[in-house]
Amino acid sequence: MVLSDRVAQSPRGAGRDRDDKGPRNRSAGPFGGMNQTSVPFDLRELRDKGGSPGSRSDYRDRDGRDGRDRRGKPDERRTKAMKMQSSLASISYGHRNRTKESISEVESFDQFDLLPPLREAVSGEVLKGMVDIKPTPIQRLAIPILLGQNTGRRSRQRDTSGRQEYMLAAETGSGKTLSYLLPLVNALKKEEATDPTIAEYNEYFTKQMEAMKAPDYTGPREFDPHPTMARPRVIILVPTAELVDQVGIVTKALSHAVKFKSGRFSANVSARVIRRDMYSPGGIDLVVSTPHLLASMAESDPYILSRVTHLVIDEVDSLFDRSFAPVTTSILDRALPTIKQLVLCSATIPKWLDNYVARQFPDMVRLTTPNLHSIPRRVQLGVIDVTKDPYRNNKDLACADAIWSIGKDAASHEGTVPGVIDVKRIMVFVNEREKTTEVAQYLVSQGIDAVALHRDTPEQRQSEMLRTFTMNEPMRVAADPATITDEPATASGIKGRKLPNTKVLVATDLASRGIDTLAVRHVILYDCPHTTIDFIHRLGRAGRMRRRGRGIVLVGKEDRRDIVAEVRESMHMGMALI
Ligand SMILES: Nc1ncnc2c1ncn2[C@@H]1O[C@H](COP(=O)(O)OP(=O)(O)OP(=O)(O)O)[C@@H](O)[C@H]1O
Repeated sequence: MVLSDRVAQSPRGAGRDRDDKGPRNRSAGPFGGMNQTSVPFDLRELRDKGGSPGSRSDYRDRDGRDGRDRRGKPDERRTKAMKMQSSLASISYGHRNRTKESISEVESFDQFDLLPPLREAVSGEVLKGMVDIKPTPIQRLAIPILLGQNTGRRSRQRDTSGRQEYMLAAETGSGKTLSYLLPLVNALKKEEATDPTIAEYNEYFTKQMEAMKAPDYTGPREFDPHPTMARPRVIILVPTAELVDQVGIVTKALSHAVKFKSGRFSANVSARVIRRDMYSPGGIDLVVSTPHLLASMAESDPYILSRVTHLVIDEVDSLFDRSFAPVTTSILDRALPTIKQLVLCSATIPKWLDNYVARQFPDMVRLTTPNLHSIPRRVQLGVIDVTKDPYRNNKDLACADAIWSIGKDAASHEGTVPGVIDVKRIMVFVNEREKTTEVAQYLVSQGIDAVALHRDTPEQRQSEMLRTFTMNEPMRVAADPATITDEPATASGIKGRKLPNTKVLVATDLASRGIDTLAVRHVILYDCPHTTIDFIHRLGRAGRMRRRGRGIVLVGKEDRRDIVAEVRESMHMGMALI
């Protein structure tokens, strides 16, 4: 699990501008030109710009440090331990700066070349209740390119197949789903308007309707099946049933605005409903599915993948990893002959994936945002050393204590209604499945409302548990803040005392991928994540979409303190975890 350091660049140097024939290390930025002896840009110009986008001053920390040592050289020590772990693809800060400059300054979704009802659906159905909606950097970068809008950027195509291939990579909670979904639905509707088989069917349908209205009509009362029956044109693959639901809900909202038929296929959906949707005589346009379910359907009906024009592989590093790869690639191989646009998407691009893509799809265009592989600065990381007093290696106690202080702090900021307090939703991540139940039970013994979620939890139940953490609305309980006292948690438990204003989910990585936990402000890393990739996804459950968040990592005697320190430092400076 090594994150790729060249994710923004296509292989063979293709990602570099064609006219940029200079050496690779020419780029500016703390990691861009390790063997440079002079500052690679005009500092006066930067000062005059007042640290405008694209300047390295954007990467300064709150104390004004910018990742360089006292002599102005890149401070390699800062990320030494993470580099040894060497899992994420790195991007030079020069490239990040250039991307920053190239992202269009689009202020509203109206400025995209989308079908008008689709634009309206964004503020109407999809981002309901939000004011002042602006596209995020990945949306500003990817939507015009995926739409084929003239952006001034090259969009490479394979000469032989005419297929467009894109890799979208942006930080967690940055709106990647809409950045591929809007262009996809737009293309679906546009192609539908020019598809001769669909035009022919529409003509037949109108005629048949008219004929059936005649009083002396004696012919069949059923329609021939639509040409898209069991032949979807758009497929979105995601790793879990929960993500199928999540993306499916957005898709459904869009389908109300611009009419199309969609289906969600996962273990959460009954076989009867899946069959009904796939084989509906009215056809199906777009499918959101886990790879296993779709592959098993394609086993029994190989033609299911015969008309796919657009394929998205979301959380691509999961879907191409060892456990998913055989089944994902079986779908990809079958669909590839007809695919016009292939989109791979993730918040983390490990090195192995970067290399795999470079080999398999050498023409793939990489669309990466300047902050890729960094954790938003709005998320702060606190560290609790559990080897010290009062915990003395008792992580359970440290975890309960951290939750109690969050609860107490929230109670001290009472809401506007007397006797009613906001519920804080907290996620606790552990590395092993068995640990989820163990930790949850302990927390319950400490008066905390905690539940465990792991792979063996039935999928339906997983969705129910996650709902509390994904719903955007505030949650309140009737409670007297005075009952939440300052008394610290103890190893022996707190008899009769309850922390009414917190809800805790103890989970493994199962809940760390893509789940849109908008309600979560606090993430506790009970176990130190094994890789920086896990740090990004787990901490990425808080601080989504410009919200503030707080991570707390419990560091025990076995944990890599150097990595934790570097992650913290990188977060503080707003830099990538590479
Ligand atoms: N332009 C926008 N303005 C405000 N909110 C937005 C915007 N675009 C998307 N959102 C909301 O932001 C949240 C996060 O979006 P999304 O789930 O697509 O993030 P993501 O980048 O895929 O995250 P992850 O990498 O964790 O999967 C969603 O609730 C979505 O509705």
